Amino acid sequence: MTTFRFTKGQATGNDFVLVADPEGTAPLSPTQIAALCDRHFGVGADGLIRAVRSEHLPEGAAALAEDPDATWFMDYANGDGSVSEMCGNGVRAYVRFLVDTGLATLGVGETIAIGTRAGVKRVERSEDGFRVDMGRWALRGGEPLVSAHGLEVDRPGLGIDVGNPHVVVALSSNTELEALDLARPPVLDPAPPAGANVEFVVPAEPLVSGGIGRIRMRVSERGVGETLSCGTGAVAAALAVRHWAGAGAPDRWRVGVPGGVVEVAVAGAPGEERVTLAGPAELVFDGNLELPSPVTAG
Ligand SMILES: N[C@@H](CCC[C@H](N)C(=O)O)C(=O)O
Repeated sequence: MTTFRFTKGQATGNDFVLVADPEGTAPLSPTQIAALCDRHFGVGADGLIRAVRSEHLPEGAAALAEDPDATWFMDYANGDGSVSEMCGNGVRAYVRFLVDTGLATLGVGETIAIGTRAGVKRVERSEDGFRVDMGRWALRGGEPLVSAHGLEVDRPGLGIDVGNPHVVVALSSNTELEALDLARPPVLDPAPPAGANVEFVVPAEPLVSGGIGRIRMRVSERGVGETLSCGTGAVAAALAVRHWAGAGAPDRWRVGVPGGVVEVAVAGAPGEERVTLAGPAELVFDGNLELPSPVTAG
């Protein structure tokens, strides 16, 4: 048996198992990650985050080359054990974990650089949460057709890469959003080679209030299924609606998800715009769990 010390964290209801492995000596296999994230036989979570010093991971070397301040790396895996490049809610929970466990210090208004497989992300601590500089994004052409249970007619989706892949689908009403059955994952045609997270989005009424755009979304995450929130998904959804709205669309967006609200903001000169994600993140509990098989490289 192998005993794991873990912490459970959440960010707008997107929940994570967090494990400290500063020296990078305890990699987890996909099977072990899936066991830890299992909601019946394990801790239960949408994803697992291993806190490793960048110097101890091959991907960490790239992060340090990009920014020598990125001494901590977020080794992120989905609940099924598959690896993802980036997690917008997870990186906030990760910084909360580093700070609350004393692995890093970060005062309100200060910024920490975190290595991820989607590059280095700078995370600023605010009074009530964290703001992540998600960097640049890319619209993907092709508009895959999306079918989902509860959706009467297949819809075209807009592919957006925000470090990880997303497809955003516009729905016409809250009724349509609520009728979705995401217990089974949506099907994309053509299917992106590496899969995608799929966001279904509706405008709030009115769409813009006080200069801030407002949307609601539900998400089916790659490697997980429906979750209460997805930070990168909220960024992709806001960017998609901003794209569809055209010139004059707001740069600030409030994105309502089943687990709360996150804020997305675009700033910078045309052609050099960057996007940020802000929202809360909390630790919930910690404990020990014994897994039957020894740790093996995943
Ligand atoms: N929940 C995350 C995204 C996690 C990774 C995603 N499922 C993927 O496979 O890309 C977020 O908050 O961004």
